[in-house]
Amino acid sequence: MKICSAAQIRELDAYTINHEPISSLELMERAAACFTRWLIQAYPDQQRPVHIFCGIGNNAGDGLVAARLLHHSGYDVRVHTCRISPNRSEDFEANLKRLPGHGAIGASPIAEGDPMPELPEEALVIDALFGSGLNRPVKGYWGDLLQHLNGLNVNRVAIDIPSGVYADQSTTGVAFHAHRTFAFELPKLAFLFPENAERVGQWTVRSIGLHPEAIAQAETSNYYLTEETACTLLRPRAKFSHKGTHGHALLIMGSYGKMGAALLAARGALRSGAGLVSLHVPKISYNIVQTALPEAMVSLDGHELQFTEVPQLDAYQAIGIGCGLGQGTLTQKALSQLIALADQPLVLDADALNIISTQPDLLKALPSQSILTPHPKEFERLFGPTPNHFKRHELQIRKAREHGVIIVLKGAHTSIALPNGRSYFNSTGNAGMATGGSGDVLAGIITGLLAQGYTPEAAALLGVFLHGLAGDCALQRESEESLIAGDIPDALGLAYQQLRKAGNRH
Ligand SMILES: NC(=O)C1=CN([C@@H]2O[C@H](COP(=O)(O)OP(=O)(O)OC[C@H]3O[C@@H](n4cnc5c(N)ncnc54)[C@H](O)[C@@H]3O)[C@@H](O)[C@H]2O)[C@@H](O)CC1
Ligand SMILES: [K+]
Repeated sequence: MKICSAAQIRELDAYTINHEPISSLELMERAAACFTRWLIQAYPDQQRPVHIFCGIGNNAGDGLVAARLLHHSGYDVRVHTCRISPNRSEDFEANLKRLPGHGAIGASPIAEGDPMPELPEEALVIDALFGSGLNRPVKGYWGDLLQHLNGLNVNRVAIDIPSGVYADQSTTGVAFHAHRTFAFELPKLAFLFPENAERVGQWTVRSIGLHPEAIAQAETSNYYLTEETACTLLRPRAKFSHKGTHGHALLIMGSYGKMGAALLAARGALRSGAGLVSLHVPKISYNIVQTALPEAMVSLDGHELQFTEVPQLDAYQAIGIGCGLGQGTLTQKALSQLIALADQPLVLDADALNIISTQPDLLKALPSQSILTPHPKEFERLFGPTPNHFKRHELQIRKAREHGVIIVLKGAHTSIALPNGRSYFNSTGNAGMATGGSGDVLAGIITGLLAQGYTPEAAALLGVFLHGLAGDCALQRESEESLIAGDIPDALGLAYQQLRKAGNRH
């Protein structure tokens, strides 16, 4: 699914109006009806008073349509029209006239300087002050109003985007804090970054029937990775295959005291479907690996405690390195040797990334299409600080291009930047996965997919998607609190099943 800028969304609206064709008033009706249907399902209690705060543009127009439709569905609705400026949009004016009269819908105009509105505690507040037309930070009285609404013990819902939040750049002014946001047609970039989590809340996106041709033509480098795309990446497993067909993954991971990370990664690789998985570990870990993971093979380092020797690499289709590796001097040397020797793309995580961040030349020497899987701190160590998540995302794309690598930046919506400048935000996963070892499992899954012959791009995208989906499937038995990293490989089977089913559907 594409992620478009606010300017592009305006173009999509205009194209739809001209080519469907449909009047902009009708399109507003369709969009707001879509919102209202969703709202009625989400908040079925008609006794709860609904307070809709409208600005002056088309977002406010949506608010007015929703007011009318909710009223007709039996809700007790009050509209607060905010006189932000006299320049109200045409469709806003038209819908103001369409509001049922005779006090059927209470209407309270608000002008700058008015006392802040008092609302009942159980109220449902709908924010239609500003939408994607926001062109400057919200300040002054209207900022105070948003802050007032944020401070009330009410349910807050935003139409299209919370007021004050920019769709495609970092928000600087005051913004509405929605518990839920309902967006039209496509997700906004702003929804995907932690800095907006409190503003956007739980978000939903639904099609309002914008013209498919316009969406297909829109040029963007940002995508939202959904089941529909992920299932097309999944390949069938041939009936007459054997373990040799599905590749041999090598994981160079673990050091004295940090073997858990290596084992979790290996379980990820095994459950991802790799034919064979070998763990290269220091001598002291031999018994641990053989006991804990009978399915894995062991490649022993000459050192007792840490990684110091690059094994023969020819036998392996994919190599993952870094989880629990440590950063000792000998390990640093061995990592540089590995980078120099490897022909195949590498999957680099944790300490491998930490070592690279102290030796930037290593980054330049990586085999092309290698996959780096930093968490935000590791990303910052590698590429430096950024003032906000939008800038960090731009940096991620730039670095992936510059070094010809894939950068998987882990987070609630893990983003995957490809060497061609595209980036994908993941749609699966949950807060239960924010727990130690979850990233090690991901490194293992991606290495396991690479070993099976998936392209680095497909391995990164599918790996991230399946990892999140497995975390979601694990919630069938666990809670977000109780979920631990080891549950993720155990639920990979359910994730594969679900994705295959989706593949048959789409
Ligand atoms: N036909 C269409 O174009 C459709 C538009 N839709 C809705 O329209 C919205 C976009 O509408 P608009 O482009 O009218 O934009 P808005 O509804 O966001 O309003 C923009 C107006 O607010 C003013 N403004 C912006 N930032 C301000 C600030 N910080 N302080 C004070 N005034 C400010 C602008 O000058 C402009 O007059 C979407 O978010 C969506 O809700 C939907 O109805 C779908 C169809
Ligand atoms: K809004």
